[in-house]
Amino acid sequence: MNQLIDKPLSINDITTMKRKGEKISCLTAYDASFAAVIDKVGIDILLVGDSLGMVVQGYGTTIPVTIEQMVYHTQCVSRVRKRAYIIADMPFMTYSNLDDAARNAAQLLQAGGAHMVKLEGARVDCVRFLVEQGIPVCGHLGLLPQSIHQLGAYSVQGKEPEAAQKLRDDAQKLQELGAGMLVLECVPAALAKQISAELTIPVIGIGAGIGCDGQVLVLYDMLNIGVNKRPRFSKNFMTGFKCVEEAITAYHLAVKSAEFPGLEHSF
Ligand SMILES: Nc1nc(=O)c2c([nH]1)NC[C@@H]1CN(c3ccc(C(=O)N[C@@H](CCC(=O)O)C(=O)O)cc3)CN21
Ligand SMILES: CC(C)C(=O)C(=O)O
Ligand SMILES: [Mg+2]
Repeated sequence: MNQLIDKPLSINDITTMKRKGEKISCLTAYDASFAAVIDKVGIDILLVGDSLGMVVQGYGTTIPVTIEQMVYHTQCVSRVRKRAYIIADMPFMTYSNLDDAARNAAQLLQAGGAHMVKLEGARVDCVRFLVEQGIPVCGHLGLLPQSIHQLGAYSVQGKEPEAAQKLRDDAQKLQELGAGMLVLECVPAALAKQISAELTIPVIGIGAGIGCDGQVLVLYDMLNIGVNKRPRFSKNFMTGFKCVEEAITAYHLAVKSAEFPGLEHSF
């Protein structure tokens, strides 16, 4: 692992990890200092998540986050990254039509330095269009935080058989349209495992159990410094460690060895 640490990872490297059964590690990052530590430890993917609206800006949802802010934070991260693959979230209402989606995704790649953009929901036309333009896209299904005021609560999704089937169909559709990766958030572990097995693209889970190809957590949750209560599926990795780098290393190793997430972090 260590001798490769400075070689930049491509989407092919990440997909190869899935094919070979090597778990993929991912953490959110919003600034240069944390990004440098995460990158140094060997985490595979840096996600510049719109969760920054909650953990950095102090809002109760991700909805207020703007594209300018996402570009700024993505720049902070991409300037120092040496190895990890960088995914940046498209914020709320920045992909509600095809022109906006293309322009805003281009901002994240060109000005921000991201390698891939992530957008929430089965946005079929949007994903197809972005992929046609040569923009790498990560899907995001299950709990969609940008739809919190429709959902009513940050709760587990896909529990009913119909909802589970729709998630499987949507995941398949996103892969067919050319999405290069998929995030599954807060879905039953058995369903996430099934979807991960059905797809060839890497599936990264958060609150989605051990059966996914990789795991992502919000950095501040695993460092136990969130302003909001840590979600049940997350884990305090500072326990037993004196510094951030050790805690992030512990997370990285726990993901790679499939020790995390345990049943107590799954639905
Ligand atoms: N700090 C932070 N961590 C996250 O994981 C996260 C964010 N922010 N912001 C964007 C979304 C929102 N997410 C969340 C936020 C809260 C819960 C949560 O509190 N869940 C409760 C159960 C709630 C219910 O069932 O009604 C839990 O106890 O885990 C889950 C996912 C995941 N993402
Ligand atoms: C929780 C992850 C998947 C995310 O979208 C974010 O950090 O914004
Ligand atoms: Mg997000």
